[in-house]
Amino acid sequence: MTAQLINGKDLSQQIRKNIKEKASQLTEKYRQPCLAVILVGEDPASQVYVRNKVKSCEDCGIKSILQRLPADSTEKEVIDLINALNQDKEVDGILVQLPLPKHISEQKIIETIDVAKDVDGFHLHNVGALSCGLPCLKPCTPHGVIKMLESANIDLEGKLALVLGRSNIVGKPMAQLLLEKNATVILAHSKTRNLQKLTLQADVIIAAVGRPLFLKAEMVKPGAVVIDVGINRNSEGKLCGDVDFENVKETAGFITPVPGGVGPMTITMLLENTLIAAENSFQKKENQ
Ligand SMILES: Nc1nc2c(c(=O)[nH]1)N[C@@H](CN(C=O)c1ccc(C(=O)N[C@@H](CCC(=O)O)C(=O)O)cc1)CN2
Repeated sequence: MTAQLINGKDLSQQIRKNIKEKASQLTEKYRQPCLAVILVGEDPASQVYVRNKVKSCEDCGIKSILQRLPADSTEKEVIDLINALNQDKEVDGILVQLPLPKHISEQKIIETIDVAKDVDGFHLHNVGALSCGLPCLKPCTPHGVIKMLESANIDLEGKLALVLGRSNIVGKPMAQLLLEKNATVILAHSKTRNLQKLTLQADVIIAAVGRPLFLKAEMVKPGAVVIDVGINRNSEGKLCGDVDFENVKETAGFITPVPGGVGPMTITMLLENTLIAAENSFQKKENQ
């Protein structure tokens, strides 16, 4: 049996049609929604992602402002820039591309962003709201994964979902969103014992470990749903995920590819969050 493919690129295109429509309505009624993107340094992968974000904004009728800072910028310089964007009434969303150079505290930077403009959903306030099931800006990658599962009509209620990886930007919020869908969640990580025994029980596996081809076919229950969040380069420099796609696709029921899976959905959810932030700000002004 070969797994059914959940194509993030196609789904993104469908969702972006609605985003474009909504952006145009907001532009007509108020002004063009606007996302500010801060890129510190010259990390090659980050440059690609930021370029894609700016281009995606343009395609959907969202204004974007790209602020590039040199790699040796001080933490204070980044904070000052964020504070200026926080004050700017024409800016709805702010994101700082991660990772940052080592001498800058990511946590400090994220906490400087106005919660209402935190379109990455990384601010402590948004993290706390998510964990309490309150309205918030949801982190883009895990939110994109949920949309992909929904698009394939995968009902999560009562299912055993295993998240591989406990990062703050993917693993932990992913577990939270799966819980919200009434899945039974295992959050596995590098210290988890007998991992294969656990993965073999899982109905849904979300691989977010950052290790090329980590999830092998013998770790997957026949018919399971396998979502690959990994973005790695193999020894030939070719893009690959955390899942051994060629072999796992013969065991899994559903699978996502890399590229063309979760990656494009991350950017689509960022566009969606920018519209939500813009709408919230327009509403707030109307209610004043
Ligand atoms: N501030 C943030 N920083 C980072 C985030 C984030 O959500 N917010 N996530 C990742 C990188 N990322 C977005 O920034 C991201 C990664 C990959 C893709 C993507 O579309 N990948 C394509 C392949 C692109 C390529 O050729 O390299 C795919 O999978 O099809 C989008 C966004 C870390 N930093």
